[in-house]
Amino acid sequence: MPDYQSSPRVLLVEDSASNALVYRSYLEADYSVVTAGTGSEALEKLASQRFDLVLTDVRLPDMTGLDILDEIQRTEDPLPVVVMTAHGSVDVVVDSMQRGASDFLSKPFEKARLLVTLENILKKEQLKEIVTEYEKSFQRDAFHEMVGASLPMQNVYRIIESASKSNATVFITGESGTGKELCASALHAESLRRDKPFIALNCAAIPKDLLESEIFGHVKGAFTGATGSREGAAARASGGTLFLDEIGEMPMDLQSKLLRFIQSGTFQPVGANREVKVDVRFICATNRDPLEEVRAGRFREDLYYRLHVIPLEMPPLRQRGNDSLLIGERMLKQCTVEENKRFRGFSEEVKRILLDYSWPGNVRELGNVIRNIVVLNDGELVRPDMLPDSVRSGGRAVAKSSHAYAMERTPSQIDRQPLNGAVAPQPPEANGDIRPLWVEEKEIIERAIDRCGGNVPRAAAFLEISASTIYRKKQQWEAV
Ligand SMILES: Nc1ncnc2c1ncn2[C@@H]1O[C@H](COP(=O)(O)OP(=O)(O)OP(=O)(O)O)[C@@H](O)[C@H]1O
Repeated sequence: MPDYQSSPRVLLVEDSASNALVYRSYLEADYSVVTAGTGSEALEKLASQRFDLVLTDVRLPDMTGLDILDEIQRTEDPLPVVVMTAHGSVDVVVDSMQRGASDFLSKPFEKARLLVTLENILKKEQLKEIVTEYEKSFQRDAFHEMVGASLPMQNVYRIIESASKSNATVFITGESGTGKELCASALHAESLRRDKPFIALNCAAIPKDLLESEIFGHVKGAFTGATGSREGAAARASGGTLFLDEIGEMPMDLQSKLLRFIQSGTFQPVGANREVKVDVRFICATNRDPLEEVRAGRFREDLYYRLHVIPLEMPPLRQRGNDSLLIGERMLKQCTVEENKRFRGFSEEVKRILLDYSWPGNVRELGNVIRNIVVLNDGELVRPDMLPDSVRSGGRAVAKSSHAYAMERTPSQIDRQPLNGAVAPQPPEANGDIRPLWVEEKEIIERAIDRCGGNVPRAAAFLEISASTIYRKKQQWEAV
């Protein structure tokens, strides 16, 4: 933790002696200032003395201030760096911020501006240290299958523990890929129902006209193709927990039936004339704003208030501090074993990139990126060139492929298809050049597998989808 009981130590890197004198005079009352006139002198001092902050000019006789910044960023615990740029050099400012500078100062600047800049940065550093120390004191870097030691995740663990013993409905919100399903499963595992079934149903993965039968089951002859009766998720969850994922996708008429079920504990399988009573605990999740859905008339208000008893919000990965690294390390270890590779960790630069990236697809995206790295590379350390462009450039490039990593779903979401196989694709009908999408897709996937010598995970990595997606699609093609 920075010790600011004595004056914070600043390394001032400036080759113009007169400028150095002026800046030193600005700082001297509050800081202990050491000056360096060249880049190599600065690096020597950084190696032999302790500093709290570096203030560097861009143009130096032997290197640039950005080279010094890069050197500092490669260390395990990088110092904050403020870059002094010539007035109007926007490119340098952008470049230095992208490389990890804490702030910049456009020359000429006044004493007050310099002091405020440094004070803000050091305050932020102190806060960061306090949070890290505080997080360490929790000693909880994982909870059930969820990995994470950050403060927002401690809060999630605490709510799960308090809510798990009750039968009250938990309403989980959060962006896609934040771990809502893992959270629901942890709630079940902590509850007194843990020895009974946990049934998860993804309302978005099931065609709307089949959803009712998936939830409530059906009797023989209830609709065309219902050749036998079948239990739905509600009956299978009896005594346990029913997790309705993507509840916002449920059609309005089914929402009223669900409401009745929640109120009475009874439901009618499709085509049946008798009621079935079960004891289930409900957990539901959505990645939409539920109140907005209510306002837009897409979600019943009475159902919302029935379900919204204990709200639990899964924080986006970008708000979880060091968790992206913690989760990434865990995933790297796991994938390395699964793929029979040698990886032992991330290089310092990769660590920084993983921490800085905004992870629009959250933990799912992180998992896809790690799998991709491990499948396509080998070595002991993950280096920056092994990262997908979108992540390496901090999400500023290759939006399309970033989207692919972000949105590709893992087996737990995609495998929950209706069990009766009713969604298997139908054979194509000739129509000039236009062919059904799935036929085109089949050809692309088969070609990729072929070119990877039959190695499905490798083909999946090139296609930027998960291997399980390929296996699921193959099953569907075989059902045709
Ligand atoms: N904290 C975590 N630690 C480790 N793995 C996690 C964590 N959170 C999520 N994951 C993994 O990330 C992937 C996505 O998680 P999950 O399916 O629970 O997200 P979700 O919020 O339900 O997504 P969606 O809204 O798209 O349904 C899964 O593979 C899950 O195992």
